[in-house]
Amino acid sequence: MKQSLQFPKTNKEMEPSSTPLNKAPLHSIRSLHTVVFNRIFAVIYTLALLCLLYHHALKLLNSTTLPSFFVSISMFISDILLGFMWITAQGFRICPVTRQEFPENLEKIVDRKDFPALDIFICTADPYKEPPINVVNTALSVMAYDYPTEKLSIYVSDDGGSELTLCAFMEAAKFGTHWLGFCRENKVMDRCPDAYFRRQYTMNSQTEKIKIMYEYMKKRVENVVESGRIDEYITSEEERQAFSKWTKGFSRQDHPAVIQVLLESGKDKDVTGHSMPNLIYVSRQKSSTSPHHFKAGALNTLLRVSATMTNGPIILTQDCDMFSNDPKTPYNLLCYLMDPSIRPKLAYVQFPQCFHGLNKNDIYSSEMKRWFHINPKGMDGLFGPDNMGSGCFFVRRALFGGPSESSFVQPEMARLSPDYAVNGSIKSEYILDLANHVAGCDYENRTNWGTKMGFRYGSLVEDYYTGYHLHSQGWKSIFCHPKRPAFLGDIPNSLFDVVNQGIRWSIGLLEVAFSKYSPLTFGMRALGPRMSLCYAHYAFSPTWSIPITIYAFLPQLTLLNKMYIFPQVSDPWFFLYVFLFLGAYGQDCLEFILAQGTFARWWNEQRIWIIRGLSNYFFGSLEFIIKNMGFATHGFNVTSKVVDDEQSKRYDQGIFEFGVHSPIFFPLATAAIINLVALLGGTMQILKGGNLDDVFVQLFVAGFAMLNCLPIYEAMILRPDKGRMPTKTTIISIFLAWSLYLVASLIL
Ligand SMILES: O=c1ccn([C@@H]2O[C@H](COP(=O)(O)OP(=O)(O)O[C@H]3O[C@H](CO)[C@@H](O)[C@H](O)[C@H]3O)[C@@H](O)[C@H]2O)c(=O)[nH]1
Ligand SMILES: [Mn+2]
Repeated sequence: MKQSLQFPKTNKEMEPSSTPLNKAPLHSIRSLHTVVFNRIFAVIYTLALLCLLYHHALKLLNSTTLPSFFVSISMFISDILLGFMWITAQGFRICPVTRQEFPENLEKIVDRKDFPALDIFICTADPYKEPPINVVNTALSVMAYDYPTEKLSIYVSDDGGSELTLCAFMEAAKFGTHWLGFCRENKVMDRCPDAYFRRQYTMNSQTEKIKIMYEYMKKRVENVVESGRIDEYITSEEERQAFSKWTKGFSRQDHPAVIQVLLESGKDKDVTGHSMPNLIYVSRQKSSTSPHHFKAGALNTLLRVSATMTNGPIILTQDCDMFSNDPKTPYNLLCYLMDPSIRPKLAYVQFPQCFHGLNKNDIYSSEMKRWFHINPKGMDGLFGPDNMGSGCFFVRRALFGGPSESSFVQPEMARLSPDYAVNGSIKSEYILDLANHVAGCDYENRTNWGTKMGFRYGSLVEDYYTGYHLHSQGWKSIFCHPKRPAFLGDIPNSLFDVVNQGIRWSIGLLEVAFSKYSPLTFGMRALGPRMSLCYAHYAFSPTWSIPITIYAFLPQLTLLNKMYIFPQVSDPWFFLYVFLFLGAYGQDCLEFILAQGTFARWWNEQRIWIIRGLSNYFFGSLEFIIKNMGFATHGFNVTSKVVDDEQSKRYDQGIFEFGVHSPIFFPLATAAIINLVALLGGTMQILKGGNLDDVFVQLFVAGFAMLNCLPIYEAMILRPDKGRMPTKTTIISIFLAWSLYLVASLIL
C-alpha cells in the first residue's frame, strides 16, 4: 500500500478561510540589527582591500632584488588569500536572521496522535574511543523524548561491529523500561541519565531507586568493556542467539551484518505500562574489499534498514556523544514542518551543536561559536544553514532527489521509497531478512546511493557536503536555536585531539573545494553568489594556512635580517594596514560578543584560528595533496571521547594540553620560538639606535604573535606536568627555528 499523505494536514489547510496559524503562530523570524552596518562596512572594507592590492602592485614593480621580490610576492599572496577569505565571509553577513518557535501553539494546530513518525539514527564507531556507556546515555535521552512512543524508533549504527556495544544496549533496553517511566512521571528535563545525576535533583526514595539502577547498569556496561567478555552477561537464549554472528572470523573490517531488535514498540512496555519506542541495533556488513564510506555509509545503511522497518518521514541524525538536553525538541521541529508555506521545500532543520564541560574561557574555542552559532544565522537568511552532522532533522523525502515531483529519484527497490507505508512486526522474519539484505556491503554497487540518493560520498565532511548538495537541488533548511540547547555534546580536551579533528575537517573541505562541485564554479551556478560564498568560505578555509604561515615567519625572519617590509609609521600607507587589521579584528570581536560571547573567549578564538593555520589547516592541506598524489591516508579518524582524569583537571584549569610528541606541533612551536627571538632582536635594533618608524609593524606582528604564544612558552619551559610540550618536540623545534634563521640569513 502506498501512503498518500506524509504529514497530517493542519487545520489551516483544511479550512483556508479560518487561519489559526495567524492567531496561534508556530514561529517567527526577524532580521538581525547588524545588517545595515555590515553592508556599509563591507563596501568600505572592499575599497580598502583594493587600495592594498594597488599598494602591493607598486611594491612588486619597484622591487629591485630577488629577495625583495620574493618577500613582496609572498606578502602579496598572503594578503590576496586573506582578502579572499574575508570576501567569502560576507556571505554570512549580508542578511542574517534569527528565529523563534512557539511550541506551545503546536497542539492547537495538530493533534499529537497525528505527529509524523520519527526515526532517530545514532552512529558509533569504536567502543574504545567512544565508551558504550556514553552511547547508551545518548540513546536513552532520545528514547525518552516527549513524543508518541509508537512513532519513535531509535536505530544505533555500530561501525565498530562490537559485541560489547550490543551487550551495552541490551542492558540499556532493560534499564530504559524504568528510566522512561521515571522521566514521564516526574517530568524530568534532563533525560540523559548521566546528565540528570550530575545535576541537582531532589533526593527521595524514587530517585534513589532509579539512581541505584543506573549505577548498576553503568557498572555492568563498563565491566563488559573492561573485561572484553560478554558471557557472564547473557541471561537468555534469545540473547545468546543475538551474539551468534560473532564467530571466529569476525573482525571489525570483515563481518556479516548484525541487526537486532532490542525493543519493539507496541509489544515492549515500560514499568508503568506505557509502550516503549523501537530500539534497533545495526552493524552493517563490512568487507575489507568494499569501500564503506565511513559515517555517510553508515547513515545510508540506516536509511535503508529503517525504511524496511518503520520508514518514518522524519529522521534525526545524531553523533553518539550528543545527548538530548530537552525532551520537547521535536516540538520545535514540528513548528516548521507543520507550516504549509515552509514544508514543501524543507529538507532539514538544523539545531546548533552545543557542548557541555567547556572551561571558563574555552581555551580551544571548542564552542565553535562562529561555525555553529553565528554563521548559520547568516545562511538562514538565504537558503538555510549548512548541515552540521549531529542534531539535524531531515525530511526523508529530501534524500531522494530534488523537491519537485519530476526530480524524485526512485530507489532501486520500491520498498525503500520514502512514501512506502510499512506494516507488520519489525521482528518478522521477512523484514529482518530484507533489513540484512540492504545492510550488505555490496548492496550499493551500481546504485545511486551516495551520489544521487542519501548522504553524499566523496568528502570526509559528509554533513557539509550533503547539505550543500541538497541546497543545490533547490531544497531549503532552517536553523532552529532554542534558548535551552536541544543537544549537548562532548569536546575533545587535548590540543592533539583538537588538531586531529581539524585535520580531518580540512581534508574533507578541500575535497569539496577542488572538486567539480566547487562552490566557486558549480555552487555559483546552482546557488547564486551569496549562498555559494558561504559554502566557499568553509571549503577554502584550509587555505588560511598559507597567509598564517607566511605571517608567522616572514616578517620575523626579515626583521632579524634588518629588512623592513611594511610601510613606515610616518607613511600614509601605514594607516591602510591599521584600518585593515583593526577593521577585521574589530568586526570579528563585535560579532562574537553580540552573540553572547566574552572578550576572553574571543581572544582564545582568534588564537585558535592562528593555531589552526599552523596545524589543522597546514597538515590538512598537506594530507590532501598527498592523497591526491595517490598515496593512502588516514580516512575518518574518530575523535576520542575518553576522559583522562588528570587531563580533564588541567583542561578545567584552562591549561593547554600537548602531552604527546608529534610533528603536528612543529610549525606551532617553531613559530613561537622565531617570534620571541624576532621580538627580542627587533627591540635590540631599536636600543642600538635603529629607527622605530621602520621596525614598528614587524615588531608589532612579532609581539602580537608572542602574546598569542604565551601558553606555548609555558608548556615548553615552565610546566612540569604530563601535558607539557614534550622535550623532544621542543628541541626539534628549536633546531628547526635555528635552521630557518640560517637559511633566511643566507637568502635575504
Ligand atoms: O566510520 C565511521 C566514522 C565515524 N562515525 C561516527 O561519526 C560520528 C562523528 O565522529 P566524531 O569522531 O565524533 O567526529 P567529529 O569531528 O566530532 O564530528 C563532526 O564532524 C563530522 C564530519 O567530519 C560529522 O560527521 C559529525 O556529525 C560532526 O559532529 C561519531 O558518532 C562516529 O561514531 C561512524 O559512524 N563511522
Ligand atoms: Mn564528535
